[in-house]
Amino acid sequence: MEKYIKKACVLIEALPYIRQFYGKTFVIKYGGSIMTNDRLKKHVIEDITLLKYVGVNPVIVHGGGPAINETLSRLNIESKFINGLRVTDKETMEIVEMVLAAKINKEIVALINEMRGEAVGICGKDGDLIKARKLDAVQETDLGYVGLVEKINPEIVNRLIADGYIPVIAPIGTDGKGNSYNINADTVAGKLAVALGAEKLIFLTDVNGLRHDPEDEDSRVSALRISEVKEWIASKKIKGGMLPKVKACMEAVLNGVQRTHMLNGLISHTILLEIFTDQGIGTMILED
Ligand SMILES: Nc1ncnc2c1ncn2[C@@H]1O[C@H](COP(=O)(O)OP(=O)(O)O)[C@@H](O)[C@H]1O
Ligand SMILES: CC(=O)N[C@@H](CCC(=O)OP(=O)(O)O)C(=O)O
Repeated sequence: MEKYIKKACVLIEALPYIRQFYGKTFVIKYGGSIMTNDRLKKHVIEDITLLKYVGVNPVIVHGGGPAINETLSRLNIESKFINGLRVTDKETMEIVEMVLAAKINKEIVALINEMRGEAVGICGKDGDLIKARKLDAVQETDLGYVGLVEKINPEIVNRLIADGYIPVIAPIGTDGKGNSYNINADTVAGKLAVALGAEKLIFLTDVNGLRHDPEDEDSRVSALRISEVKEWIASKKIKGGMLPKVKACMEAVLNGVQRTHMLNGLISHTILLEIFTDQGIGTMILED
């Protein structure tokens, strides 16, 4: 009997959160680093589908860096990153687009639809969602077809939400002149969260949050203010793939997104634990 009461208590614990977030939009960045096995993928998709069925509007922006690396390596093309951004020549761009927009995007859509979540997969070219231009050189290196987001036109996403779909977005932009641009998925998630007026921006990644020492699991902080994030970047405590995430979080909180979370997507049901229980996990970036 006790076992059943405990289960009921867990559901009741979620009630204030369900009430608070009903009708709100959450942008969830699904990182390539946690697309490692079918069980984990299923748990992420279950959480997102459940969010939708309790009245939240989840919007997924996905990455897929490791899958792109794998395909490039099969073709004997080396993967090179500067400040967490992939150097993307014309040939690499074609592969990036193929892997992100055709393969990973449709895999996620299919998984959600298997759970009756009703997803539609698009990339930034669809509905003119992401207008981009070539990013300037970084550390004196030309990154090729890496895009800078000029404008997000969220109309298509708003329409999909209004029609009851979960939008699943691949981070490819266009300059409207026939060129595609590879944009870091974290950056797209941050900008989209602002454009949609999202309540939350959630990063699912492969670490338990921001750490004083990237190698030390026990050095996670539960919250960090913007001024501290800047200090951490300057002192190189935040590096590589974490850089675009914290930058996206800072931009989001400064532009109306209520909360930003970095969660360990390698923990099953991490989204539900963060959103619907009293124990906060991961790291939040807060205004000063
Ligand atoms: N201060 C930090 N705290 C935690 N992780 C960090 C930090 N600085 C750099 N990282 C690195 O950032 C990585 C996450 O970024 P990334 O590999 O791009 O993941 P994703 O594919 O989820 O976007 C972590 O695995 C970790 O190695
Ligand atoms: C410009 C740039 O670096 N684009 C990324 C896009 C995918 C991505 O962001 O994937 P993760 O979130 O899994 O890292 C790339 O080519 O890897």
